Amino acid sequence: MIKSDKKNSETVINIDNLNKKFGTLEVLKDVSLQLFKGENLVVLGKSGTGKSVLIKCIVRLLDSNSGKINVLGEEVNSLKKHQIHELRKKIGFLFQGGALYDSMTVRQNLEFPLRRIRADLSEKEIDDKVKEVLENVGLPDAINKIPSELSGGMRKRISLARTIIVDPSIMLYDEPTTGLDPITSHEISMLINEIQKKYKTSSIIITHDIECVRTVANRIVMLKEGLIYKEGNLHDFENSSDELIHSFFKNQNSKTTKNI
Ligand SMILES: Nc1ncnc2c1ncn2[C@@H]1O[C@H](COP(=O)(O)OP(=O)(O)OP(=O)(O)O)[C@@H](O)[C@H]1O
Repeated sequence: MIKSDKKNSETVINIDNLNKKFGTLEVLKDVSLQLFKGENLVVLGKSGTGKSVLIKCIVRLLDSNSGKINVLGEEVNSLKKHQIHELRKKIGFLFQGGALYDSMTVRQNLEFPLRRIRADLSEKEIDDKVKEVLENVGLPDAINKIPSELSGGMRKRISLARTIIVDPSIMLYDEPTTGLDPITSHEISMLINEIQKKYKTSSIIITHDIECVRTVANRIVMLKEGLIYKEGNLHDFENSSDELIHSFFKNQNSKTTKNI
């Protein structure tokens, strides 16, 4: 895991006073936060506190009501549709339901985004890239399989391979280990760190899985009712006497705090 050094780091995402409402429901209230180049930032918080809405606003899958979101130097809220499309090419999402195409082989699933985004590549370069990412997620032999022949953990790895194949500089992970057993969850967390190192990604990881937090977090932000409640490193959170934070971290062996 790479240590983040905030003072000397440049930001790749800069959010200023972000507000997001649905009708009268205020989901995000004046949220300001930064993602520094090369770091893994974990976003924690109880269910329904606005974590997914936050990352959807970052990529303009949702429009915010007010505030500024700067991603890789671009003011997201003032971009035109085609500019957002260009920006999204630099951002990899691993969303909860990030399903693979069932009727396609792993190779075809991986080639699909690459052909769409990198029309300049030759067939040989595409083939090399598919093999490289499969190697990097530890599944070189899965190339000709179809998703139904793979386990949940393997499918997650292939989803991750499909995301990194286009070399994103920012990764957004929404609950990457949900639904996986503890061993597979740990493997996915380790993979997040390997991707951070190999692809030099800067990542936001939303998770309820405290083991995942312990493995990947360079820095943690906790949201509560749409506000930033606490920001710090793993040590700050593990040693906090705050009741809410303590309730997330108290049970060393519990895999998930989803229902607290
Ligand atoms: N498109 C939408 N339309 C209306 N309300 C929405 C929409 N998306 C999210 N919400 C509401 O915004 C609030 C925050 O949702 P969000 O998905 O960000 O929570 P979360 O913190 O990611 O929760 P979880 O940990 O359970 O995934 C919830 O009350 C949710 O119902």
